Amino acid sequence: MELPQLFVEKMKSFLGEEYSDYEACLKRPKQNGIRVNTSKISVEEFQKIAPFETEPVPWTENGFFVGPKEQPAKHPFYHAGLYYIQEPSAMAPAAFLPVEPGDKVLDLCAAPGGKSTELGARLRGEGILVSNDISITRTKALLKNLEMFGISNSVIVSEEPKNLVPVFYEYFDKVLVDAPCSGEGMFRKGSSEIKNWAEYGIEPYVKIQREIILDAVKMLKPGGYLLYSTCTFSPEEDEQLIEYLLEQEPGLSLADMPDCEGFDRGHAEWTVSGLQEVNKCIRLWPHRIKGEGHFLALLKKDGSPASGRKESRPARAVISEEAEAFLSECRLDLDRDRIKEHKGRLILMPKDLPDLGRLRVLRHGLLLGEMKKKRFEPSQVLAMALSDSGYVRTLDLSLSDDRLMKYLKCETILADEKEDGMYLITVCGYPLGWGKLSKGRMKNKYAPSWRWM
Ligand SMILES: C[S@@+](CC[C@H](N)C(=O)[O-])C[C@H]1O[C@@H](n2cnc3c(N)ncnc32)[C@H](O)[C@@H]1O
Repeated sequence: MELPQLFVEKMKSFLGEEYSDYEACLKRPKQNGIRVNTSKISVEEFQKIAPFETEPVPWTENGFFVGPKEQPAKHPFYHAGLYYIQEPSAMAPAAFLPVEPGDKVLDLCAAPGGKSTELGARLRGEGILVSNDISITRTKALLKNLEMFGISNSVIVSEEPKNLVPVFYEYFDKVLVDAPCSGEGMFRKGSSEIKNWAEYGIEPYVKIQREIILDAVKMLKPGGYLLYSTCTFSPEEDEQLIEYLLEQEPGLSLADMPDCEGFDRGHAEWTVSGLQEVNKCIRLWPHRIKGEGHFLALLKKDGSPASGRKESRPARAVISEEAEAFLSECRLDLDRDRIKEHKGRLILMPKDLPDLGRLRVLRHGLLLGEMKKKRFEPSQVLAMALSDSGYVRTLDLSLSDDRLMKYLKCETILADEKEDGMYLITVCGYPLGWGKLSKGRMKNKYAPSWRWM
């Protein structure tokens, strides 16, 4: 792996004697990690059933390092949404944005969802998570990850940030901008990141970052918090970007973030004006911690929030008898006034959502299911959003039950439960999807696109 000469010179000037440690660390294998979905399972419970050795990530309570030989994506608990596979330093941004249940949260550059899944889990089903990404292809992966995590109050959008501003002006309590960047923290991953850097450098990213962050500030409530992060080391995209932002937006100030062994702070000497305040930012370097590296800045907007705005309520959906009969069997708090019907699909909209107008929306909330030939078919995502006791009939499969793999491979399974009808299929008590039992044969309703390969 040959690093661009210009990059090497810059890093030597920043790191001085530490440069050799940095260079040496790039030759070591990358560190894998998982982050527990605390909206489904507590960290203590997960540790009791964890299928592999785990070691805590020091900067987040629910993050764990896993060994290089483990394959966390190849376990039924991954399919039950119990954890997300994430590079450990990428766990820091969502951990340091102080999200609380009930908040309105925006993740502006969200795909494929590493941070959105954590922000959503911390909302505990209360409030709203709007996850946006400009790339429609990447947004599809974001959708799947949020669905697998069982996040019921998320709205998924694919837009340029400037198009979101009129709809969400000063709407959000918390905003995350995990910005597109030159990716210097990804160099251990391989040559395409290095090639990209050599071809484009950092300038195009600085321009995009400036535009994105100014739009993000417009959507932040007075009194709200914004976390800006990158996975790059160049001061132009990190400290100097924050310096630019504070010049443009005097109503913002940097807020404190907790310290942790191995963390570096933002460097005032790398700003244009010698801005001391940037020492509240955090720098994670791959040779000082077990991770690829990140930059984080937490900012607070002055003032106190104005009183609430008007919620756009959908016209009350006409719910068919079949759908009503099914929903009455779910142990879910369903506000009928928030159920919207669109082409036979029933969607539970989050509370206090404004009218989204002409935005390109992939999901407005929780898809409950759809009418098919006079039958109501519950959605895969509804299963993921329920708890183990969330439906009247459940078939629980243990890890050693042969039917578990068959179910995840979308095959029919046998079951000797007495009552025919729809079943919530669970693994060790954690929902995986639906099945329909008739005379001992469970017709598989697991989403074909999620099939175990
Ligand atoms: C660092 S990645 C985000 C990773 C994501 N936060 C996660 O943790 O999984 C940056 C994202 O910004 C998106 N992006 C690029 N330009 C954008 C723009 N102008 N507005 C919004 N998103 C943009 C890219 O498609 C990319 O998915």
